[in-house]
Amino acid sequence: MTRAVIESVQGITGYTKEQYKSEAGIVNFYQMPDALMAHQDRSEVNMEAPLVSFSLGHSCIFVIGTESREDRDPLPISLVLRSGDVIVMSRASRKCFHGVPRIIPNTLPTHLANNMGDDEWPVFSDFLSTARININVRQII
Ligand SMILES: O=C(O)CCC(=O)C(=O)O
Ligand SMILES: [Fe+2]
Repeated sequence: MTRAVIESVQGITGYTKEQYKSEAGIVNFYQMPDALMAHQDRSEVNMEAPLVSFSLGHSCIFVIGTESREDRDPLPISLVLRSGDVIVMSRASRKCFHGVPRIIPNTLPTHLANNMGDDEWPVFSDFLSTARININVRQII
């Protein structure tokens, strides 16, 4: 999946699917009141490789600025990330401060809210009824 994403944006990132190594993944489970403060992802040795981020469940507000927390020009921009959206942070945006100030209530897609016929689905839909899940994949080295 991540390699397919990398392939589709190769012209923008300059990274081929052969070069990209999905070496680590972070899964963030958000509940409705949760927020993720502004931060840079800089634990990776390789800060040039793109970061691929998948959204599931409720939508959120995603804010991204520049490489400096203090910058006011340009101001940070806000995006709505919906279930199924994928963002790729590469080149300059790879090092930009970003955060998730809000999960947006009542934005769970109906196909995730409805029972899929699986005995265990009520457990998932109960969890998702107030949740957003983000999976972000990184190359470390
Ligand atoms: O939840 C998101 O969309 C962003 C997560 C994030 O920035 C991170 O885990 O570093
Ligand atoms: Fe991040």
